[in-house]
Amino acid sequence: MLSFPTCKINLGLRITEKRTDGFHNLQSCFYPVGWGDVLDIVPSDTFDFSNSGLPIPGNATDNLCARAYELLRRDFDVPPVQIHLHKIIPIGAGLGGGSADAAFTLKALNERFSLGLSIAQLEDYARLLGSDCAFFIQNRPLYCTEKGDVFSEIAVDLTGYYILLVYPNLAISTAEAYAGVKPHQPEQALLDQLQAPITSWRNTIHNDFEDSLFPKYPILRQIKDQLYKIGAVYTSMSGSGSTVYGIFNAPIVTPNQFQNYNVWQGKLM
Ligand SMILES: C[C@@](CO)(OP(=O)(O)O)[C@H](O)COP(=O)(O)OP(=O)(O)OC[C@H]1O[C@@H](n2ccc(N)nc2=O)[C@H](O)[C@@H]1O
Ligand SMILES: Nc1ncnc2c1ncn2[C@@H]1O[C@H](COP(=O)(O)OP(=O)(O)O)[C@@H](O)[C@H]1O
Repeated sequence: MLSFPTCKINLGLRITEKRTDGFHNLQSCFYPVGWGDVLDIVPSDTFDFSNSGLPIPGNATDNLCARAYELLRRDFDVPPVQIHLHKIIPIGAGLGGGSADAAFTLKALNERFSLGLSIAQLEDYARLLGSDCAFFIQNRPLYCTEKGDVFSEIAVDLTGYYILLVYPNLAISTAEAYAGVKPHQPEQALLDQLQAPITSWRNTIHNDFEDSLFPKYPILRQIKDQLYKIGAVYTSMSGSGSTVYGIFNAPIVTPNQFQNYNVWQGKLM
């Protein structure tokens, strides 16, 4: 059974407080983007995980696809499967690619073996695999709070805009990014700021990780400045980085400066 796990960007990201469990509460809007991996799951005599495309750090049993399978196998009579993942979404990129693979594995197993799990139940399993994993169960624009795994509706529709994602071949681990943030309560809730027209976002919508990561990795600000220079309506780093995205009114020619980077352009839905 083939499926195509796609990634997300963060429209604004506020880290509001450190929790007693060591994680952080946040406010963000997660928005799906079409840059995606290819995931194939077929029944087999024994369990096997293989991958191609971009190399994935860690061994096969640690892969989030294998962990998602193992999680369901503990509670359900799921037969052995062969999982093949062709990795395209850059890693350590702030795009949630690994979480998407895990969530799409849960959804594929639920469908292929008729497990009868509801969306809420799939989200509960996904939460056990990573903070941003549950988002990919519904995989539609959602306002996220707490660890990034509690959702509410938001009227943000970027349908028809174009997006250019620039991954500067720099992997930033999520733990490294969180280690540099100073949590604080925003003066205005991100939810309200996102209701204003996208043309106002440049002055209002902020990713808190930029404050510590831009001084550490100056290339990130250079990409952001360049995206505004070539006409982006709004640009930001996504999540814990290092991908920087620009949102445009129309398709653009990718600038030469980005030719050695991993870039993707597409239409937002
Ligand atoms: C930053 C965000 C924002 O969208 O995404 P990415 O940019 O990495 O995709 C998420 O919060 C990342 O979620 P995810 O990548 O699933 O993180 P997890 O595996 O759960 O946690 C990795 C580490 O990040 C820190 N962490 C994560 C989430 C959170 N709300 N508070 C934290 O402090 C913890 O140190 C944790 O050990
Ligand atoms: N299927 C997978 N794809 C990507 N990373 C994976 C996967 N399974 C496990 N990982 C681990 O998760 C880490 C970060 O995942 P990724 O989702 O790419 O980062 P980010 O949260 O920055 O988007 C990787 O360094 C890797 O060790």
